Formats: sequence, C-alpha cells, structure tokens
Amino acid sequence: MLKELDWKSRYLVAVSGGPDSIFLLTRIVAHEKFKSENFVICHVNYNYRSDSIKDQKIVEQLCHKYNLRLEVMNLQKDYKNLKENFEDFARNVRYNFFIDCAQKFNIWNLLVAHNLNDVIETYLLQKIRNNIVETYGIAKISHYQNLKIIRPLLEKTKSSILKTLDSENIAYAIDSTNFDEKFLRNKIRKNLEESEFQSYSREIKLANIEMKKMQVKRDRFLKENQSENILKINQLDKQSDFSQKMIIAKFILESPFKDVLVFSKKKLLSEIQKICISTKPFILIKTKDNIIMKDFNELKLIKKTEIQTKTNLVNSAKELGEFIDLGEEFLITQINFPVWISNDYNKFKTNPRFNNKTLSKIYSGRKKNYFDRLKIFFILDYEQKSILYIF
Ligand SMILES: Nc1ncnc2c1ncn2[C@@H]1O[C@H](COP(=O)(O)OP(=O)(O)OP(=O)(O)O)[C@@H](O)[C@H]1O
Repeated sequence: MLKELDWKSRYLVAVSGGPDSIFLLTRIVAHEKFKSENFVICHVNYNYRSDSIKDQKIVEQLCHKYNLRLEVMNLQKDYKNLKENFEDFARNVRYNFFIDCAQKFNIWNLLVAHNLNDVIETYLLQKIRNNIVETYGIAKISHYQNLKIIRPLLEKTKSSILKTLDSENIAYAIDSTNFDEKFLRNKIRKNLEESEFQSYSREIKLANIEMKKMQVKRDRFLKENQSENILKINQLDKQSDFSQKMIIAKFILESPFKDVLVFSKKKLLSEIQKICISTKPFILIKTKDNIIMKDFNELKLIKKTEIQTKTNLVNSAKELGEFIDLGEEFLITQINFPVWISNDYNKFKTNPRFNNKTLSKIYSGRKKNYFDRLKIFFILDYEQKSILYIF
C-alpha cells in the first residue's frame, strides 16, 4: 500500500484527524522502515466546527506517541462573512499552509489520504458538472506549485479503513459536516454503494483513456494554432463542444493570464467559447486586469494596461508630443490648437468622419485588426466635428 514511498526521503503528511488520514499515519508509523525524523505532520484547525479542537487533540496525541514533528495552523476567522464556499476556502488555506511547511522544512513531498470512495465521488461530480479535467477521478500524483502531492490510499475503500481502525481501536475524528446534505458531494456519498465500485473503477479507466485521446487532439490543435497569447480560432468550430472548452482552458491556463480562470472557471470558459464561435468579428470580455478579445480569427489575451484608451484636449505641439511621435513637423504647423487627441476607436468609429469616411471604413480598408485599431491615435478638431489626422 505504501509502495510509492521512498523511505529514505522526507515527507509532509496532511492529517485532519479524520479516519483516512489517521489510517495513513498509523500505517506509516507501523512500517518497518519508518523513521520519525523523515516525517512532518501538518494539521489545520479551521475552528469552523465547535468541536474541531477534538480533531487537533487526536492528531497531537498520535504525534506525541510516535515522536513526530507536528505543525498546526490554528485559524481564527469569523465565518459569517465568508464569501466563497467553505470547502474552497479551506482547501486554499490548507494548501498555502502546506507550502509554508514545505519551505520551512525544505520538504517538497506531501502525502494526503484520499481513498477510493473519494475517487468515485469526484468522478461522479465531474460527470454531473461536465467538468473540464486533466484526469477523471483523482490522480495518484499531482502538483501544487513546487509541491508534489502523493495519494497512497486511492485503492482503499472507506469501509476497509474504518474496519481496520475499529479493530485496532484507533481513535479518529468524525467530521459532522460530512453528513450535511447541502453539499452535492455528500448527497452522492450517501447514495453510493461500495459493491458498485468495481464497475465505476472500470468506467473511470475507460473515461481516462478517452480523455488521453482528446488531450492529444487538443495539444495538436494548440501546437498548430497557438503563438504565445494568441490563439487562431477559425478551425475551432470544427471541434466538439467539449474539445473547444478543453482547448480554450489549456490555452489560458498555460499563459501568463492563468489567474483569469482561477475563479468562476466554468462560467468564463463558456463565455469565451461563445465569443469564439460567434459570427461577430470583434468582442471583448473584460476581467479585473485583463481583456479577452475575439479579433477576427484570433483569440487574444491582453493586459488592460496594454490598450488603455484616452481622449485628451491638447493645447500645444509639446502636449501632443506626449501621445504621439511628432516627427511629422509639417502637420504641426497646420493644426489650430486646441484639438482633441484620441485612440478611442469605439467612441469615434462612425462619427465624426475623416475626409467623409468613417474610421471603421478606413481601418477596414487598411485591414487593421481590432487590437491595432485601439492603438492608433487620431486628432479631432475642438468641436469634434471632424477627424483631422490619423497617425
Ligand atoms: N484540516 C486538515 N488538516 C490537514 N490535512 C487535511 C485537513 N483536511 C484535509 N486534509 C488532507 O486532505 C485529505 C483529503 O481531504 P478531505 O476533506 O477529503 O478529507 P477528510 O474528509 O478530512 O477525511 P480524512 O481526514 O479522513 O482524510 C485528507 O485525507 C487529509 O490528508
């Protein structure tokens, strides 16, 4: 069961005090090659439940018994004001704490105690939610920043864990929120029978084989159509709905803009997919710091600071020089200041006109894409009745 462990290496072990992680810890200490100095136990007490100190005590007692180093994060928080879902909040806090521990002890392997029931519940949730995932179920090994996360109990059923703990008289905590029906996972858990696990395991295996094939296709598409922060999307509509989402998700998650998808991932992915296959040539989605732009046949990820539009009144050639390169002196002598300088294409695209033509028509003629249109400065007369010059 612990065959993936290298007993000469050092490990952090995430122990909540619940049955799975207590089981994991007791199997580690019972191993013939166990040395206490190779393990650091990490526990987070969220103080979310009134009885959470009991969980902490159970972990403390075990660590004391086996002479194990224990790091506890005791979180004091007013949960009334919590905006996100508690599970997401807790996971975030927990993994940041694990990173702190990894840095403190310079141990970059973490053992967590997910079991086979967790794998199957996760798979069923992924299916219900039609999630875009790298692996269906739970991966045996994954990474969080530089931390390698190893899950040695993925083949163990919950009932076999409980049976062993009970027969060996080992104390563990019972998380009362696990019985809370308001979480979909807990609903799934309640209706699951372990007798169905074999067939679910087969289903997950097949789903992962299919997923691998789709990932190969996705990666080929990205190789042919991606260059840095730009994705060519003219062939995207030939892909299935799910493949389109997989392509867009990887394009964003592997770019410097990956934080865009961290929150509200699903909603944003659908929105981006919609603009990609829309017949409109230009569409923008603005997030806090970034812009996701459909620009003809391309999807672009842009920092807001890259395309700030402005419209300013300027009184002199010197002031004008702050916006544009004034190499063209002949022009300056013809300008009656004050005038407006702008790059706000959206505001002025149809009115006023330059030599009787709209900006939109002129830029189309110059075959300018949308991104470039937002970078071109033009001068308007004081009354904004005509465009005098386009740079
Ligand atoms: N508060 C915590 N402190 C330390 N590790 C935790 C904590 N909560 C969860 N973990 C780790 O993450 C794993 C998965 O978390 P999950 O919430 O599914 O577990 P759990 O319901 O607390 O069950 P158990 O403690 O029995 O593993 C745990 O097995 C444990 O290794």
